[in-house]
Amino acid sequence: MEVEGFVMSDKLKVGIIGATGMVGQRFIKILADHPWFEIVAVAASAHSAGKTYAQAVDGRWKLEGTVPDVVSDMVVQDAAQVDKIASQVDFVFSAISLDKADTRALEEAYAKTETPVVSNNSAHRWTPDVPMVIPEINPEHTDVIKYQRERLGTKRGFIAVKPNCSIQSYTPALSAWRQFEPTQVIATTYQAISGAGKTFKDWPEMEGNVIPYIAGEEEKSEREPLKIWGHVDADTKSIVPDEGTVITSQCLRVPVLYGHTAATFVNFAKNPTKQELIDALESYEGEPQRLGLPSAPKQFIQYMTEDDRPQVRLDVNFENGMGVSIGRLREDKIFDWKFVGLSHNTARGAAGGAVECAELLKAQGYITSKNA
Ligand SMILES: NC(=O)C1=CN([C@@H]2O[C@H](COP(=O)(O)OP(=O)(O)OC[C@H]3O[C@@H](n4cnc5c(N)ncnc54)[C@H](OP(=O)(O)O)[C@@H]3O)[C@@H](O)[C@H]2O)C=CC1
Ligand SMILES: N[C@@H](CC(=O)OP(=O)(O)O)C(=O)O
Repeated sequence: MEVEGFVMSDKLKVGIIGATGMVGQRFIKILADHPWFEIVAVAASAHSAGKTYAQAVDGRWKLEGTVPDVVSDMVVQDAAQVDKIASQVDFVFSAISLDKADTRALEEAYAKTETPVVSNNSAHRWTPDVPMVIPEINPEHTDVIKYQRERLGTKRGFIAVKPNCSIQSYTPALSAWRQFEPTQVIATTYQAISGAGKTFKDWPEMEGNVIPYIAGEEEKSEREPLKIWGHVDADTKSIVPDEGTVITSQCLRVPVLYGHTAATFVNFAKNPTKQELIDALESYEGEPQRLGLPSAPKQFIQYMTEDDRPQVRLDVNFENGMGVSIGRLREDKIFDWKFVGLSHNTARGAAGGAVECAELLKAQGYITSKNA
């Protein structure tokens, strides 16, 4: 780790691939005024290329406020022009929406130009030497990057990903409770429409509606935490997932704009008291807090004692959308404990989580200026 004596120099130059979509827009909002990173390139499909950013998102800017000045006159580039974009940037964020094989190929093409890629996309989450990082939980997984670089034949290029958004409403609590050895988990998620890149204007059928299916989501919800709790294995040069916890889930789309909620049941091998569980949540902190990363929430997890919290409307923006709210922890008749968790799906769950991941990678010395 290159954190001791860490001195900030000039801002790193960053490109956003998939900049015109909902997650790309969130990246732009977060990075418009970031202390470490400066947006120098925005890229999307050939359809948007050649337009100014403001023209490209005209009529489909989905966030609060207007298009930030820093990008509004920037000309959108074609994401397929990898060498051209790589020559302008120190690293890229990927928020692209392509099929998985094409996404994997495009992200690897960027990495092979010695351009680190921090991705929102799920395509590389199960590539064994790609770290899938929630910086508070598994910052040490970036150790696998040395093996990935060997495979790619790169010196500085690599890919790191952040996990699925819905798992972030229950995985942080279960991570705080690893010492009590969670063995079985049921997680039912209630997911906001922005997770599908939509607003109510785009998707009026969601008003007053619940849809009991989100393609691929239950598989991700059950598997991704296991990789996050896994370890870097030097023999296989990969991350070996944890096998101690079994998760089963159901994922529902609900008429909420931002905020994924999870109703969760858990059995433990050990026998914690309620106070021990609450103390573990409230005292849980990780590298982002210790390093003071710019996007790090001061408090990663808050425990709410009121019976009717956490609520989406009241609590989704806790710690600027980067904190996780837990409540209704109580004993269960069938499982040991049950609780409700809430996280912001496009802040902590998407662009915000990826930006915090890039901050960690910079602090660890994995992302540097190409001119250094
Ligand atoms: N929405 C969310 O909360 C979350 C989304 N994600 C993931 O993040 C990614 C982006 O999601 P989201 O922003 O909602 O998606 P959108 O559909 O809103 O945006 C997709 C982006 O990809 C670009 N794109 C599409 N096709 C191509 C192509 N052939 N070549 C280059 N660029 C292309 C689009 O450019 P153009 O405008 O020119 O078409 C646009 O910039 C997805 O992988 C999604 O699964 C992950 C977590 C949460
Ligand atoms: N599927 C999530 C959003 C998403 O894109 O997830 P992933 O990052 O796993 O592709 C949702 O609809 O709420």
